[in-house]
Amino acid sequence: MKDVYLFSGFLGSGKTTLLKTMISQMKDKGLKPAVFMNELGQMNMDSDAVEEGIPLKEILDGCICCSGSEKSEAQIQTLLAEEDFDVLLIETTGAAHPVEALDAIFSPLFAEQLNFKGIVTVADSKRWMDRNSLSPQIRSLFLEQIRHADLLLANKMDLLTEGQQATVVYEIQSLNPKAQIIQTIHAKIPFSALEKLSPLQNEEVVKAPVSKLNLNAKVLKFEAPVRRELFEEWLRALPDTVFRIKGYVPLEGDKYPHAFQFAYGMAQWLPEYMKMQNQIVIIGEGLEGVELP
Ligand SMILES: Nc1nc2c(ncn2[C@@H]2O[C@H](COP(=O)(O)OP(=O)(O)OP(=O)(O)O)[C@@H](O)[C@H]2O)c(=O)[nH]1
Repeated sequence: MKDVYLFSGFLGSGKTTLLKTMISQMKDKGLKPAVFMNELGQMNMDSDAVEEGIPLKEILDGCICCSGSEKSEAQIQTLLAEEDFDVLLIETTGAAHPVEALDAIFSPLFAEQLNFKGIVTVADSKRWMDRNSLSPQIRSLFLEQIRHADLLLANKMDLLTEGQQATVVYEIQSLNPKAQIIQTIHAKIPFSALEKLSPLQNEEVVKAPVSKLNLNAKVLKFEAPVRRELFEEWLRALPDTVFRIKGYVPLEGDKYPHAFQFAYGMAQWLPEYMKMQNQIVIIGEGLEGVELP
């Protein structure tokens, strides 16, 4: 039997960061991980986070959950048939309800092969503090991801004062008293915290209705390099219903586009990459009017 962990959490909360830490610790212990991830938007820069040699399957522009579960079953089946691994790490899109994503794992096809260990939710502590500014549907998803976790990471603690940290941990724990909660920076936890998980068997999963989400993903292509200040000005002016931006931005004066991330109002510039498409994916609500500068 292969252990399976499901990583959940809102857009930009730190799931891929957790994935990278877990992969490296597992390798140190001599375990072979495989990864299954999905993304909203037609490009997946997160797959770059998974080192070469690690079996990886992904579903782009879809959801492991609900309608996507047949496709997910097929991908997991291929992994099981073709790859040699001990542990399967599943990273769901930040727009997914974690319990819906369990459908594929609990398929009778895998009953003898997969040992589901639990849902690990990475909660963005800063966003938690501002949760009341989210639209009701998005807030409900954000809370559901926390409510259904078997292990909770109160992440991005570096962005909070000590007083805020204590409040956030108390409030998150009150929403889900059964899960262990760990305060983290860059989702750093020991792999043993995952290994300890053993969700109650046959526990009935009660899911609150998450009404239809209006989350969209939009790909914006750059025709020409932009001035960094102009791009950052554009970022500051975006509506706060833009939750996430990922992609490659060509900057004036630089030869190759820079990998770029934006989550919860914070931008992160990464090194230049050769041969990357000059485009970004932006994820949020009401993106109709959003165009590049
Ligand atoms: N300051 C701070 N930034 C963090 C922390 N953890 C992650 N980040 C940054 O937050 C951004 C999003 O992190 P990811 O790990 O890509 O988040 P994700 O949940 O995989 O994002 P999606 O796949 O888009 O849902 C990146 O720029 C990270 O470097 C943290 O503890 N503190």
